[in-house]
This record gives sequence, structure tokens and C-alpha cells, in this order.
Amino acid sequence: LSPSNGTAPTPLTNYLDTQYYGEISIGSPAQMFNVVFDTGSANLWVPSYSCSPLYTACFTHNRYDGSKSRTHVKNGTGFSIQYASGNIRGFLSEDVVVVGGIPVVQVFAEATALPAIPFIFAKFDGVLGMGYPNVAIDGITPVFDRIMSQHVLKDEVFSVYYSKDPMHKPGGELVMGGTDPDYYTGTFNYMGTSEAGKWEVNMKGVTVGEEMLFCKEGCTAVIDTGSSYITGPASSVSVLMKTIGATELAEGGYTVNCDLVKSLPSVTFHLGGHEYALTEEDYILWQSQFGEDICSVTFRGLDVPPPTGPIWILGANFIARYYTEFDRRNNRIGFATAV
Ligand SMILES: CC(C)(C)OC(=O)N[C@@H]1CNC[C@H](C(=O)N(Cc2cccc(Cl)c2Cl)C2CC2)C1
Repeated sequence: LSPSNGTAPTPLTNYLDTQYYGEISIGSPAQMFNVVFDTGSANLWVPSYSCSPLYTACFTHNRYDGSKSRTHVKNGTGFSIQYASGNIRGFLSEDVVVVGGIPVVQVFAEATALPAIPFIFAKFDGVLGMGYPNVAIDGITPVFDRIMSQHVLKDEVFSVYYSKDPMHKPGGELVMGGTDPDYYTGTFNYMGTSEAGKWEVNMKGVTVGEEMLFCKEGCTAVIDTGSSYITGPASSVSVLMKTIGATELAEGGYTVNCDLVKSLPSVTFHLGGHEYALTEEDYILWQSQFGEDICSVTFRGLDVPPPTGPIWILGANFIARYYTEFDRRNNRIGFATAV
């Protein structure tokens, strides 16, 4: 722990503004893993040493070997996660997990089936869910809950900074127990989570330029540190893309003519009585490939079926603009302007 102030920082690496991950250790002696700290889920999983060689994605990542850890406790219960992007299967184990210098005895999943799509593209090894316990598969107590019950944190909160500047070191920071004033300016605006058990809030509307076009009767916004982009209902996003003159690519992405980027409108999210605007700098990913510029739009259409949906998911590109505090003590989320 940082001396006496009860906060525990973990530096994050930024990969292409789409994957932000930090290092944890599992086992004794420590086996190191890069994980996404994902507020949209609540389980910890890493690739397993006993992953079948059929799964290439296991062999391009660090794998946990329980037989090499003297603090490993066998469990063996089956485990699976159905992501929108692919499922993961494996089994449960228990061992000492160290996050930000804080050790916890944690039940986690060893993945033995890791689909190449999408995990061959992942720079991280696994996922550490920072969601509420009731999102946790198999009712496993999440890591942050185990850390809170040790009463070592100053406040029962964690905060996330995602940098957009490739030169800026580190690429981001997770702070457990508080916030890091080095990475935001001004004050926090808070809003209650819409249902006690998820990192989501009520959104009052989405404005493009000066006109409120979407979510006019109110809707739900999920603040998801594990998502790269902003997603909204497919119909709304396709209208939004038409409004800004974007064209759809095969795999669901959108691009705009780079010459038009500077004249693009702001997209503003009305949350908790405040307006959170993203300018074209925040939502256009400008890449030069083979000498030509590609300007992709970091919005995606995604239809989440009721009762969960329809929802908007505010991911990394939103968090990169608005430093976010996730407050478990008061069941609220705070935003401040990121530096
Ligand atoms: C219902 C439940 C299973 C809990 O839902 C979730 O877990 N929902 C998760 C919500 N947060 C994003 C997660 C996700 O999409 N990925 C895949 C991913 C994201 C960005 C970049 C890459 Cl390369 C990848 Cl592979 C996990 C790595 C975080 C799903």
C-alpha cells in the first residue's frame, strides 16, 4: 500500500486506445498476468497451463500453473462465460492474488478453452472483473469485495484514468481506495447507480451538435472500463453515423473522410444533471496505414436484448475524456475532466 494514505495504485498500459491493462500476480512464487480491470464483469479469469494446444490464444498469453504454486488450492468446479464476442470455458481454482500490492485469497477461473476470436487480438492475458458481486458468475466473491473486507482502503471506491497520449507514461492508472488528482481537474459530479448491483446510470438523452436525437425518454448507460468503444442501440448509432457522414465497414465499424473530421459535431451524453460532451478528437481514431489516413469512428451499434437492454455502453473512449470514480460505499459514479 502507498504509505499511510490507504490507496493502492496500479499503472495501466494503453494499447491503441482500445485495451488498457495492468499487472497482477497469482500464486507463490508470483506468476504475473496482464488483466483488463473490467467494470462490466465481476470474475477473475486467466489462461490455464492445462489449456489444450488446440487453443492458439492460450499459447500467445501467460498461463497459470497451479502445480508451481505452494498456495494453490484445488477446486475444479466447471466455469464458462458467454461474451458477446465469444465464450470461455475452464475450471475454478483458489490462490493468493496480489493487486496494487494488496494480497487476497481469491477463487478465480483457469481458462482451458479460449477462442482465437477475439482473444488472439488481446494484448492482455485475462480479465479482472470490477463489477458488483451479483454480476459474478457462480456467486464467486469478486476481488475488490475481498479487498474491501480487509479494511485497508481509505475509501471503498476505485478510480480509473485512461490516457490517450502514447507518449504519456503510464497509459492509465487504476487507484483502489481513492482518486489520483494528478489525472483530473475540477470537481467530481456524481450520480447514483441505477440498480444497486451494476455500474450503470440513468441517461437523460444523447445530443448531436445542438439537437437531442436519442434516448429522449431516458435510457440506461453502462460505464464499462472493459469495452473499447461507445455502443448504442444499432438503429440509433446508424442514424448518428448518417448524421456525421460516416460510412459503415464490413465488420460493423464506421469511418469518416479525414478531411471532414475537424467539422464533426460534438456528441453529448446527459448524465446525472450534467452534460458530458465528446468532440471529434474523443471519438475519432486517426490512424495512418501504409501512408494513407484512416479515420475510424469509435462508436458501434450493439443491440442488448431486454430486460438488460436497450442500453448505451460508455467505454474506454468516454473514460479517457472523463476520469471516473466508482463508489461502492455510496453506490454512485463520479466524473471529472481527465487531464
Ligand atoms: C454477462 C457477462 C459475461 C458478465 O458479460 C461480460 O463479461 N461483459 C464484459 C463487459 N466488459 C467488456 C468485456 C469484453 O468485451 N471483453 C472482450 C474484449 C474487450 C476489448 C478488447 C478485446 Cl481484444 C476484447 Cl477480447 C473482455 C476483455 C474485457 C465483456
